[in-house]
Amino acid sequence: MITVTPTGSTATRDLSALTDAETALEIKNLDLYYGNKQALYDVSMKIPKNQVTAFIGPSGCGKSTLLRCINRMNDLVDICRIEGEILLHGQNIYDRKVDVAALRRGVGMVFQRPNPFPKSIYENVVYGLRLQGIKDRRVLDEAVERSLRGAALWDEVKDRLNDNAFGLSGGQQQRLVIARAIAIEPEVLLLDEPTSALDPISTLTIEELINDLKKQFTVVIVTHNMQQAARVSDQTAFMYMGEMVEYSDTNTLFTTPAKKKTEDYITGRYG
Ligand SMILES: Nc1ncnc2c1ncn2[C@@H]1O[C@H](COP(=O)(O)OP(=O)(O)OP(=O)(O)O)[C@@H](O)[C@H]1O
Repeated sequence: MITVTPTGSTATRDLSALTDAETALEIKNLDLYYGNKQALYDVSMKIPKNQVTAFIGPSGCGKSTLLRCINRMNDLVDICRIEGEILLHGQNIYDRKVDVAALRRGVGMVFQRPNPFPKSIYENVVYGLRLQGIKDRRVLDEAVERSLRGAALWDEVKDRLNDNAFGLSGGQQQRLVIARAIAIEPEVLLLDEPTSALDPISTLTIEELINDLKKQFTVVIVTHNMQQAARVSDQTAFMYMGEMVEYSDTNTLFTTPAKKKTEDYITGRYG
């Protein structure tokens, strides 16, 4: 049996009753198909602003698929078809009028394996800003310091900003990738198993960082690790075979789950 000690907020809230001002994103009746195979079934949820929301569930349940819907990464998969809506500022991100590049500037993503570019630490951080045409050295320097501080990496790299990013450890590379993502000041940060390739110490550093990031960003994290969800998230969604079985504040989900399937999962009966 897996013991989980949740540290999130203690209040039980009705997440479907969040006001527009409290909501960063609203997913409405989302169905997703890869070819003929349905991978998400009628998913609806409101994701609160400036909080950490975790998606948990067994392998293949659709966590990453759902996360990738939030910045339209699934557009890159030819056989993928989506029905339903995801509202950001009340606008459906799947609307034909939406500029996908602009959407992805507002909804950044960090993947499982650190993927810095083969460039200096400095150039990795300013990559998105340069794409936006920003050239002013002072603006770039400030963004580098702010982002690296925001990603809890500044003190470790401030004296070697021109060194190649590949010289950093895996944990440092992942924080660099987070710095690169936050440099362009997105509203939402999607983290897809951000620590699964890291050692325990780097994992802890990233978990502490996630806690800080929510002051500025709305964070959505996919994790295999229930203890991690309990440690870092304010609310947790449990998914099973493409359905969102239960979504509530993290304490409630881990201590008094409403559904038998959730209870079976968090007590280690399957997964
Ligand atoms: N590009 C794709 N093409 C076809 N099927 C896919 C694709 N990506 C995911 N799937 C299928 O969709 C389902 C959900 O996969 P997804 O990767 O979202 O699950 P997950 O919960 O994130 O799993 P894991 O924890 O193992 O990463 C699985 O059955 C998977 O095989």
